[in-house]
Amino acid sequence: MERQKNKVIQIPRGNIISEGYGLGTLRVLKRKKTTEKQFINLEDIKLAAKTLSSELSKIISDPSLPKEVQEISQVHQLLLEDPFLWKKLEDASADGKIMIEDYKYIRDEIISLLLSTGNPLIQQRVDDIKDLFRNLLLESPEGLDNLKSNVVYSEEFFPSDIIKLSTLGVKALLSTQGSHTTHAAILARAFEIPYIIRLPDLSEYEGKTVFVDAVIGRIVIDPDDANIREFEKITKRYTKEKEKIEKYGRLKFDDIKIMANISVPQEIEVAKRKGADGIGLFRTEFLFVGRDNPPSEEEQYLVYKKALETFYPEEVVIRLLDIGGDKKLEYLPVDDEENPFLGLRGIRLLLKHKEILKTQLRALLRASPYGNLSVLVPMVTLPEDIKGLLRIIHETKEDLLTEGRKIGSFKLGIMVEVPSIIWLIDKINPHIDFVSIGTNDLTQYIFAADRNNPSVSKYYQDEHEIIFEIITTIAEKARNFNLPVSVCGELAGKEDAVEILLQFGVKKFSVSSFKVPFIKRKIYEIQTVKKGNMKAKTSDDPSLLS
Ligand SMILES: C=C(OP(=O)(O)O)C(=O)O
Repeated sequence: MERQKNKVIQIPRGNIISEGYGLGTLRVLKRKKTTEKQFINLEDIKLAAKTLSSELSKIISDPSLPKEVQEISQVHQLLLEDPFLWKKLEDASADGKIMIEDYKYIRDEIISLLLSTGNPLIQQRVDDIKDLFRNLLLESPEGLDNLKSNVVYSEEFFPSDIIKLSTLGVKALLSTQGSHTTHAAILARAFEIPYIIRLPDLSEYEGKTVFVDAVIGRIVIDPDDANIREFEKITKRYTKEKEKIEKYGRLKFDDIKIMANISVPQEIEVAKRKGADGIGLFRTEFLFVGRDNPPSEEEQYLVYKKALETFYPEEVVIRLLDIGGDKKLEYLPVDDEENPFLGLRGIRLLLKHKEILKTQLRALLRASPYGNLSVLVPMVTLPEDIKGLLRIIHETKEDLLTEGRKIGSFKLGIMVEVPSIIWLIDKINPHIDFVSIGTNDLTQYIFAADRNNPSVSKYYQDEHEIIFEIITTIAEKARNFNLPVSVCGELAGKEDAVEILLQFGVKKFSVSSFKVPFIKRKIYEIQTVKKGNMKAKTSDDPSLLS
């Protein structure tokens, strides 16, 4: 029987954390509310820790789970076994009971202590610590059966929630809080559960049917029957298409590389799984944000080494810290600027804060023997920027060699994002080995339109013909100097743009990890058409993809 035509409820769009579609009943994640109690028994906390620890051990030793899940569970187990935590809890207890207030105080104290340890895995993981304390308070989600195969809303998701929800076949996740770089976000992507954040409180819609479109970031509450049939069709088409497309990640082309843009260490594995031919842009600023002090040389070294080893012999392009503009660091204050995007950004800032630059260079040079390293310099505007950097690289090398450290070889390249470079490339050429065109910033500087300001978005046109013209000019100049060129802005992830860029001689593209198979499919199709083999153009050609 046809349901009545409903009035579809419109909700403002949110931010996509993990792509996909989901249709189901909206359920709100409920948590046990022990915080309303005044005390908690130390014995109960110990029991919760024991149960949690054995759950984590099972996860860590389960080879069928994504690697990211095991890594994050290991962090949780380390935190759980920390004697400091248990001493604090023992000290705070009287007659085996701890006041909730004291318990929260200890949590906050540990959070600030961990933030000052200098260990990036811990510093960036305040959500893990909150998660752990929540679990020890027995505030873990309840009524999980109710969530099975449904769409789940929570004000905020924690990593352990995602691990639990992944076993329930949930259709999608919706939340008000969250960000792209939390462990919860990484896990949602690893489990491929569609996830949208920055939505209003959806509790009032509990029990209603909801369609989640985490491809454009919208949700539709209470769709009518015709809508549902349409959504089911879209979802089926998407799933079928995705299954076929994933196989394209395995393709390797003789002369074209589809590399990945990554921001956090956990994305190294995701990029590898999606078939990236190396890392084309490692945005290292995400190692520096959301903490009280910069990551140490050792921490950075371990992350860079992991990226290089994972992709060896493929190239890994690591961009020097690109802070300034819209990305700020509390511990690196910059005087108030009227136009931060035209101010102290990227290499301009690094040359003023040599201690930060030197630490990053030391970490990179020490990691260089472990793979095929390329170092990318952001916001280069004048040849002097590169000359200044080269002096510091030279000093850093000397220091490391004097200390008896091993250094491998590496390439040095610049981001083409400030327009002056279009005309200065011949002057910079003697000092560099490659260029990477960052179309996101290049577009904002060419059109004088802030990439984050919706009121000028009509001027921000990264597919405008003049952007292609500039790329052609750069590609031609670079070819004359034998400088390899890649494109690493959002434009590189647009299939039609890639087709045009290939004609201009661009052979290297760096795109979000999930786009790697899509772009490889596009190139495969272009190449098969070129060869005149129209039959092989079909996307499920098994001969090429086996
Ligand atoms: C890739 C780019 O850099 P980001 O988006 O990190 O500023 C770009 O500007 O195109």
